[in-house]
Amino acid sequence: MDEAELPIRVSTGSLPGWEAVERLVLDAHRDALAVSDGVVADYIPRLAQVDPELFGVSVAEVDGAVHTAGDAHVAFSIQSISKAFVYALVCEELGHTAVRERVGVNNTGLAFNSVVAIELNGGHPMNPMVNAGAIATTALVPAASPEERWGRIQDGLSAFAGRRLELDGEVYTSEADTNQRNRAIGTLLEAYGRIDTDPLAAVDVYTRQCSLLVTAADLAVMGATLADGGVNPVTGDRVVSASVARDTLAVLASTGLYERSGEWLFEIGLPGKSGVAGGIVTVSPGKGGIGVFSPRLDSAGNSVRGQRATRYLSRALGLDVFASEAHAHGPYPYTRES
Ligand SMILES: NC(=O)CC[C@H](N)C(=O)O
Repeated sequence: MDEAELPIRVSTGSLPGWEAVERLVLDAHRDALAVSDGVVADYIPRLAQVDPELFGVSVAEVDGAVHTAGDAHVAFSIQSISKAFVYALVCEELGHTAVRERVGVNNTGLAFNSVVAIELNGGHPMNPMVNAGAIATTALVPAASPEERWGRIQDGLSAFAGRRLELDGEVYTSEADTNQRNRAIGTLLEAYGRIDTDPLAAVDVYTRQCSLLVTAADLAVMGATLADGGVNPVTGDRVVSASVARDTLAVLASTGLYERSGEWLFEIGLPGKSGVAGGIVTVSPGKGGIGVFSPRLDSAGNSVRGQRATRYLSRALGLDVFASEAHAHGPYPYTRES
């Protein structure tokens, strides 16, 4: 389907109503199900064993309504999507400026696990959504020990989801046995003075956070929490402040899909974050969150069906932040009645 068949509906400030959203979630799932491009990630051996046909779509509204289609309740590892939420938790603790200086907010234009990006930028991780910046961010979670740091992250991400998130032990072990590259990144950051704690312990906590199990419906609720000024719309709990939710979305807009972030913003017009297990979370500020899961990825590590279903929903639900229409008015200069 090309762009001409998918008109961009202009945002009206609210979602179109429960039944329309319910129908469009089913339509988005049906539309993207036809696509079987992409390949499942295999650099983490356990991820290669997943059923590539799994496909779930969910939308959570800021009023707490959750819509689902397909495999929206099947669990998978959150992977890089965790970076967005750990970043929010760290901003909540340390504040906008400290995290901005330490980790940065600019795109590297390079792959998520790039070592060259660190060298090109004098040891600066550049942003919290690539592995270097995410490991540096995880190391900033205030804690007396790695175990306490992990506990705070597990609790924090669970608060975003509105239920207790558990570790997938097999994914964790599989990644921990093969993550020499992330260990190298952690050590390089230490050499550049960007990590003050034990870098290998920080990489281990980062690997655990990536191995937390979520569903597409969880991602939708986590996204809706960022869309709702930091309050989880299902539990009613405040997880982060409204300004931290806003800062997190601003970072996602430029860096959530790595070197494809420009293409993503151009096609979808919303902040989002992908993970190599096939999940993507997308946020429409003030309206809700979209969670998708399908394991086949493009060459940058982003779910192919997930991107298509999200594009469908962004356009059909009128979520694209860049789309507008001229408002009704007479010729300039306007004349006001009385
Ligand atoms: N893009 C991703 O989801 C990468 C996350 C993965 N845990 C890694 O560090 O390589």
